[in-house]
This record gives sequence, structure tokens and C-alpha cells, in this order.
Amino acid sequence: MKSGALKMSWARQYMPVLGEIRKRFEADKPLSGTKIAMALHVEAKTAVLVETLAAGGAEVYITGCNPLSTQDDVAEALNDVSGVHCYAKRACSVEDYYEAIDKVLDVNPTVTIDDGMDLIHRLHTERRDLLDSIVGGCEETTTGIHRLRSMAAEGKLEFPVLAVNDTPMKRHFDNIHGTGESALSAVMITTNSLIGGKWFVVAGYGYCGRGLAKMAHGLGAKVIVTEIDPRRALEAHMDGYHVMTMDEAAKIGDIFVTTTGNTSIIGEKQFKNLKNGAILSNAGHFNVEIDIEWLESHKEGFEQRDGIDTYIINGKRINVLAEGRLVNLAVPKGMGHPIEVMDLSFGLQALCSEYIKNEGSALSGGVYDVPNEIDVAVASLKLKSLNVSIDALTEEQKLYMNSWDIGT
Ligand SMILES: NC(=O)c1ccc[n+]([C@@H]2O[C@H](COP(=O)([O-])OP(=O)(O)OC[C@H]3O[C@@H](n4cnc5c(N)ncnc54)[C@H](O)[C@@H]3O)[C@@H](O)[C@H]2O)c1
Ligand SMILES: N[C@@H](CCSC[C@H]1O[C@@H](n2cnc3c(=O)[nH]cnc32)[C@H](O)[C@@H]1O)C(=O)O
Repeated sequence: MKSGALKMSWARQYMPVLGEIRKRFEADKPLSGTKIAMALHVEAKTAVLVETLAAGGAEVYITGCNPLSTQDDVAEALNDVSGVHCYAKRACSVEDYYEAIDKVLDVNPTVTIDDGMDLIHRLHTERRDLLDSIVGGCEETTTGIHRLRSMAAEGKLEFPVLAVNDTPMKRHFDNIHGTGESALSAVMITTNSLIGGKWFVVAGYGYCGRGLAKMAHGLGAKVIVTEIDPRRALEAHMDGYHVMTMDEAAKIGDIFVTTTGNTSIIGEKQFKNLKNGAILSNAGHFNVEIDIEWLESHKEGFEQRDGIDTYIINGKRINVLAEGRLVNLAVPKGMGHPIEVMDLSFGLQALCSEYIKNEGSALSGGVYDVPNEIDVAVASLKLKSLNVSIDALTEEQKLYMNSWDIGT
């Protein structure tokens, strides 16, 4: 077997939720007649989702959702799966990235699956001619959903999209555990730097930030959190972390990871105050949380090695991982979230694709919650695979929970 196929086979064995869904899809072919356009991180777990959708009868056209996250051997293996066409390439230019997105759209898809909304953006701008054939879409990540909600608020989103990210089964496992483990391990494997005893700065205490803070604390780091939301800042404080502004953190921090989904979190003002040898990385979105443009135009010296760019600023070394792109997937050895976590996220994506294919044409343009039954179904499939049983409400308990006149 070639390396891409071997990686898929490795991932498949730890993806029981997709495995169960695949059995039903193979038997019932619920996606026949569906052309799915996808822009996701092209690596082994995503490939298992793709083959599951193809087993359900879909034709799948896929490209990447980040210029640095594709694993070329997996992209090649995907092109060997019947009904699948993959156009992703690692380290592509931004022009090549959009050219591949266009190739995926050229087939006149009926369903979209996005991670960051780049497909949907293209469809609503340069490729509006294709909008009529789209029944609906699914969005994987927080920032994609922010962008979609902004579009919907302006009345510009022309088809229904399921907010896959916003389910408990996504946020509580993918964003918290997934980002926590994978971003930290990517920093460690790229830098070979010790975490214990370091000042570890987490920008943003949302789902991703809190997972990362917990993991870094677990390895003995002194965790600093920066926030703009007073409630989340207070939560971080009571969880035992040091809360301060990024201006203050810049002077103290050894390792920084941004997880805000916002722009310009670490920029000129902070760069000038960083300690010599500071390590900067981003686990949020795109490449704008760290101001790479400023670093590029003000460096006094530059060194490059696998996944690390070292800028000399004011005579000090500032080390940036993965060009400021998603550290857990974009560093050379980044493997992304753990397999078991993506099994849950992609179990949701498989069931949501089926739902939107069946129900999309009855829905108007906008962002929709994933039906609760789908979220519960994914949790139940995972528990079943773990051989874990839980209690069920008795008739007496159901009556009690629904009554308002049983008091003390
Ligand atoms: N690395 C990954 O694999 C991965 C996984 C899931 C999500 N994401 C991405 O990570 C980002 C965060 O996702 P989330 O689910 O944690 O979102 P979230 O909304 O729960 O958290 C973001 C937090 O950042 C804070 N924030 C915003 N601007 C800030 C600023 N200027 N300074 C400090 N804090 C600020 C917000 O108040 C919020 O608490 C998104 O872009 C999402 O798409 C990445
Ligand atoms: N496409 C943007 C958006 C952030 S990706 C964040 C999403 O990546 C997803 N993700 C994280 N690890 C993996 C992985 O290993 N395989 C596929 N998707 C992943 C995860 O579900 C999360 O919501 C960018 O690259 O900057």
C-alpha cells in the first residue's frame, strides 16, 4: 500500500462512528445523485469522511481549506477512491488555492462542505452562476460561522447552511480537546522546546483557548490568558490562570498561541517588547492573528528551518511557526486533531450532509442549527463503540421533569 492509503487505513481503525455510518450509507445509498464540493484540510481523517460520503452514493470533489495543511500522499490516495476527485496541493500559492476551489465548483455541486467559508464566499462572488444548483451546505469551524452569520445578517446568504461547529459534539471535543492536544503537540514537535516552567500565553479563552490552557498547565507551564470579554477573562482567572493584556504578556511570554479568530492580536507594538527567543504561533484562523506582513517588512535578519521562521527585530530573535497559519496542521509534522476527535466532527458532517441533501430545498438562505437528534445520534454511536451504557428516563421521571405543580 502507498503511504496515503496506509495513513487512511490507520485513521479508519479509530473512527468507529464513521464506520457505523458507512455501513448504513453503503446499504441505503442516501446520497446518490448528490455532488458534494468540499474545502477541508486534506489529510487522513478527512479522507475517511470523503470515502464515507462516496460510499453513500455521492460524487465528491475536494480541495484544501488552508494553503499549508494538505498532505499530498493522502490527496493522491483520494484520487484512487471511486467517485472522488481531489485537487489539493500542499504549499500552494494563494492563486493556486483559489484555482483548486474553482475546479471543485466547476462540477456544479449540489451540497457544499466548508471549513472557513471560502467555497461559499467564492460561490456568492465570482461563481454566482452556480448558486441555483446548490441545495445547502455545512460549515465546520467557528470563524466560518461568524462569516456566514455576517452574510446572513446582510441578507446575502442565498442557501441554507448547517452550523456544524456550534453543536456540543463539535465544540466540546474538537475545539477544546482537539485544539488543546494538537496545537500543543505541534509546538513541541516543531521546536523541541520544554513546556514545563515556561510562560505560555494563550490569546482568547473560548473553546480552543481553554483546551490549550488546560493542556499547557498540565505540562507545568505558567499560563497567561488574554481576552476582550470580561466574562471569559474572569472564567480564566477562576480557572487559575494569569489574566492580563497582550501588551503586558508580550514582555513576559516564552511561547504564544493565538486562538481568537480575530485579526492583529500580536503586532508591531508587542513584537518590539518580546523577549529574545520568543515563540509565536496561531491555532485560530487564517494567517492574520500574528502580523506577519509587519515582520516581513521590518526584519533585520531572517533564518528559515522546518516550520520555523526566525525574524531579527531590534536585535532579538522572534520565532514564528507555520508562517502564522494553523499550527496544528500547517507545521511540517502537524497531524491535526486526534483521530477519535475528528471521528465525532466528521460523523456530524456525514449526517448533516444527508440532512441538508434531503431538507435543504425546503429551507431559505441562512444559518441553521444542526438538529439535536443528529448530535445525540453521534454521541450514542460513540458510546456504543466504547461499550458504555447510560441510564434512560423512567416514566415517573419524565412526568416529574415536565410538571410544574409538584413542589415541596
Ligand atoms: N486549530 C484548530 O484546529 C481549530 C479548531 C477549532 C476552531 N479553530 C478556530 O479557532 C478560533 C477560535 O475558535 P473558538 O471555537 O475557540 O471560538 P470562541 O469564540 O469560543 O473563542 C474566541 C475567543 O477569543 C476572544 N477574543 C476575540 N478577540 C480577542 C482579542 N483581540 N484578544 C483576546 N481575545 C480575543 C473572544 O472573546 C473569545 O472568547 C476560530 O477562528 C476557529 O475557527 C481552530
Ligand atoms: N480553514 C481555516 C479555518 C480554521 S480550521 C479549524 C478547523 O480545522 C478542523 N481540523 C482540525 N484538525 C483537523 C484534522 O486533522 N483534519 C481535518 N480537519 C481538522 C477543526 O474541525 C476546526 O474546526 C484555516 O485553515 O485557517
